[in-house]
Amino acid sequence: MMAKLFRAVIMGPPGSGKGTISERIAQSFGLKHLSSGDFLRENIAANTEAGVLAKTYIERGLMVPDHVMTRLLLPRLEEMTRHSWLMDGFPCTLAQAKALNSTCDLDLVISLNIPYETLKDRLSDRWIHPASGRVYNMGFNPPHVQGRDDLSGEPLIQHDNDQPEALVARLRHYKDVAKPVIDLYKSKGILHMFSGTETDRIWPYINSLLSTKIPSRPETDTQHIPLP
Ligand SMILES: Nc1ncnc2c1ncn2[C@H]1C[C@H](O)[C@@H](COP(=O)(O)OP(=O)(O)OP(=O)(O)O)O1
Ligand SMILES: Nc1nc2c(ncn2[C@@H]2O[C@H](COP(=O)(O)OP(=O)(O)O)[C@@H](O)[C@H]2O)c(=O)[nH]1
Repeated sequence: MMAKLFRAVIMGPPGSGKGTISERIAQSFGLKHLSSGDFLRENIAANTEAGVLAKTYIERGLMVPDHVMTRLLLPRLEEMTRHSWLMDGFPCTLAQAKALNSTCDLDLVISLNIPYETLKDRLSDRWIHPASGRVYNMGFNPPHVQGRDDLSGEPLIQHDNDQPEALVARLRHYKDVAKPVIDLYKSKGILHMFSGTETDRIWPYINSLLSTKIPSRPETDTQHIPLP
């Protein structure tokens, strides 16, 4: 008999560690890590209709409109009938959350609550490999070769909107749009909030929560595990 699929969402302000923690969850529990930013980059690279449209917003540092996001992501999630997944970066508005709700029942929502000073420090030191979305931090997880992506060797870049001047507005925006989404998931009883300044200290709590819900992957089987 097929094991029940597990579907989770991770939320948090820019720099809260969604991408970093999602990778750890994917590695430890075999969930597929889905990222709205990666979906958008793939669509932009493939010149799809939604990708072309999304690019006009992203280039201006704007959020992509809800109807574009849902048109892009929901069909992909509906296709994932054999994989457990963790979604990072979607939903980020109430309209997106309601649309997701009509497509699937989430098992769990992780919300990261990280102080502003910490976000500011992390993001001003965040380096990104634009083609893949891989993320580095010069103190926390530096690349093997300074300024170069570990896998491709291509140059890393910094985003202007990761700098402190842009961050205040981004955080304010996050708080405004995320609050009703958090309230919705709280009312459904699936929200789990984690607070702190270091990913390595938050991770054991997330790990133990997930261990009560999904079996860990065996140590030896880290490559191509057939997902439940
Ligand atoms: N759910 C969404 N709704 C609307 N726009 C989105 C959504 N997810 C991503 N975007 C847009 C806005 C982002 O500037 C762009 C790239 O997303 P992403 O790779 O998550 O980077 P980011 O740097 O803005 O997020 P973060 O700092 O939280 O990691 O795509
Ligand atoms: N110093 C430090 N940096 C961290 C920590 N956790 C994540 N980072 C870095 O902070 C930045 C933001 O993390 P990321 O996972 O991209 O967050 P996201 O924007 O929520 O997806 C990246 O450069 C990470 O490498 C931490 O505990 N300490």
